[in-house]
Amino acid sequence: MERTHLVLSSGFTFDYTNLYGQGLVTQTDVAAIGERLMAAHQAMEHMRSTGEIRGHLSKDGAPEKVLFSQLPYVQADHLNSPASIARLKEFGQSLRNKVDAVVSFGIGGSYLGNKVLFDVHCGEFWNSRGAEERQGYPRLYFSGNNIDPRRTVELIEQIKYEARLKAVHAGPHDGAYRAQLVVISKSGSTLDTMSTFMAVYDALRRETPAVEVQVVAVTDLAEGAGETLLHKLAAEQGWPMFSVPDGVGGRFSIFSEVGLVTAACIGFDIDAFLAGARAMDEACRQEDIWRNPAMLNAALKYLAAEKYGQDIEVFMPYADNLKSVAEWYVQLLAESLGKRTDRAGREVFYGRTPIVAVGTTDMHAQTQQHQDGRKDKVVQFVKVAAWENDPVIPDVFPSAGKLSEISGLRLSQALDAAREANAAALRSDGRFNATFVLPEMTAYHLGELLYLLALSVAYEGELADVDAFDQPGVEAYKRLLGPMLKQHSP
Ligand SMILES: O=P(O)(O)OC[C@H]1O[C@](O)(CO)[C@@H](O)[C@@H]1O
Repeated sequence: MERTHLVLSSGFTFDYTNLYGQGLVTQTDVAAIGERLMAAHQAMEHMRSTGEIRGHLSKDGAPEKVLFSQLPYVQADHLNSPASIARLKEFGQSLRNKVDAVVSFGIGGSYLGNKVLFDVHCGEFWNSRGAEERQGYPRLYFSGNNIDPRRTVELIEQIKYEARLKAVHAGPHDGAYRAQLVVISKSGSTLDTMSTFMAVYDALRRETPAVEVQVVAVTDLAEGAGETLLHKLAAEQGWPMFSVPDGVGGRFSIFSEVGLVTAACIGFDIDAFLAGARAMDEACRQEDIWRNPAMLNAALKYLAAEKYGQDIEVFMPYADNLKSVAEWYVQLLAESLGKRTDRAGREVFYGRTPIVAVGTTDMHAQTQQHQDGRKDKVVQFVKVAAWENDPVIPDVFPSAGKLSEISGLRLSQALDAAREANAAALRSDGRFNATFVLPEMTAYHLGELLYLLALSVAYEGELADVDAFDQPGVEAYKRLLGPMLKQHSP
C-alpha cells in the first residue's frame, strides 16, 4: 500500500500524497539514502544531548553549540527555565492596562518569528481595537525590519496621534501615553534595527510629557570582549534585558526570549506554544522515517531537489494570518541551506529557493507559473482544518444562479475546495506538492509546525552535508557596508 500521510496524535498531519510515489520521489529513492538518513538522525540525537553539530563554527571560526532543540523543554538548567518563563509573563502582565503601545524593533530572526506570533494571535485589526477588546494588552507595532524612511516617520506620527487622542479623552487620573520599545538584536548593532530605534526613540522622547517612553533590550548578554553594543547601552541606561541565548541563531530563536517577549506582550499562550514544539520534537525522535515528520519532510524535499531538480519550495498557507509563517520560513530555509561549500570545504552551491505564497490570493497571481512554468518546484500547502469563526455563504441573490449555487457552503469549505483543486491540478501534471494540516490555528499547533520546519532544515543540512547554522554569505555585503556608510555620512 502506498504511504500518503503522517498523522500525529494531536491531529497534525503531513500529507505527502503528491510528493511520494509513482513519478514523484520513490520508495527506491528513499531506500537509497537509508544510511545517510540514519546518520542524520544520529546527528540530531547528538545535537540534542550535547549541542554539537559536526563542522559548525561561529562567525569567528570557533566551534559553537547548537541549542535550539533544548528550547521547548522548560527546565531549571535550560535556556528556557520556569523562572525565565515566569519573568516573561510578568513582563507581559506589567504592560496590561498600563502601556498603550509596544514597538518591537528587529530584523530577520529578531522580527520574523515575532510577526508570526502577532499575526496568529492578534490578526489584522488588533491595533484598531479598543483596550478592552485587547484584554488590556497594548497595541503592537513593528519597526526595524526595514530602514524605510516613510514607514518610520508614519509610525512616529501614528504614535503621536494616538498620544494626542489619549490626552483629549483623558480623565483626571489618566497618565500620559506610554510606549514600550522592545529592541531585539542578537549582535546588538544591526544597522536596520538600531537606526530605526534611535529615530523613533528620539522622536517620541521629544514628545514628553505627552509620550512616556520605556525600553527593553533583547540581546546576547555575554560580558567581556564580546559584549554587544546594545547590552552595554542597556546596562548604562538601566533598561531591563532579556536574552538571545548563545547557541541559538536568529532564525531558530522564536522559541527563545526573542519570540516569547512578543508572546508575553500580547497574551499569546507561551506554554501551549512550547508544548506543541516539544510534542513535535518528541515525534521526531523516532528512528522510523515514516513516523518522524522532520526526517520525512527533509528527505522528500532533499530528494525532490537533488534527484528531480525541484529546488524551489513555494510555501503556501491557505490563511492570511499564516502568510508570515511563509516569510519566516524564507529566512530559515535560505540562510540555513543556501551554502557555497559543504562541510569539507568543497563548492556545492546547495540550497532550495523559498517563495512566499498565500492561498487563495496567489492562485490568482502565481499559480499560472506553478502549473505551467518550469517543473522545478515543490508547492508546500498549509491547511487549517477547523476555523474558530467560519461564516456560511448566505443566499443573498437567489436569482443569480452561480452565486446561489455556492450559498450554504462555509467559507472554509470554499477555501479548502480551492486548495484541493490546486493540489490535484498540480498532481495531474506530475508537479510535486504536499500539505501540512493544522487541526486548528492555535498556539500548540503553531508550535508543532514551526518546530517541524526548524528541525527539518537541520536534517537537510546533514543530508546535504552543509552547515545549516552559519550564514557566511551575509558577511560579504556587511564588509562593504561599513565603508559605504562612511562615504555617505555628512
Ligand atoms: O539579531 P541581529 O543580530 O540584529 O540579526 C538580525 C538578522 O541578521 C542576520 O544576521 C543576517 O544579516 C540574521 O541571521 C539575523 O537573524
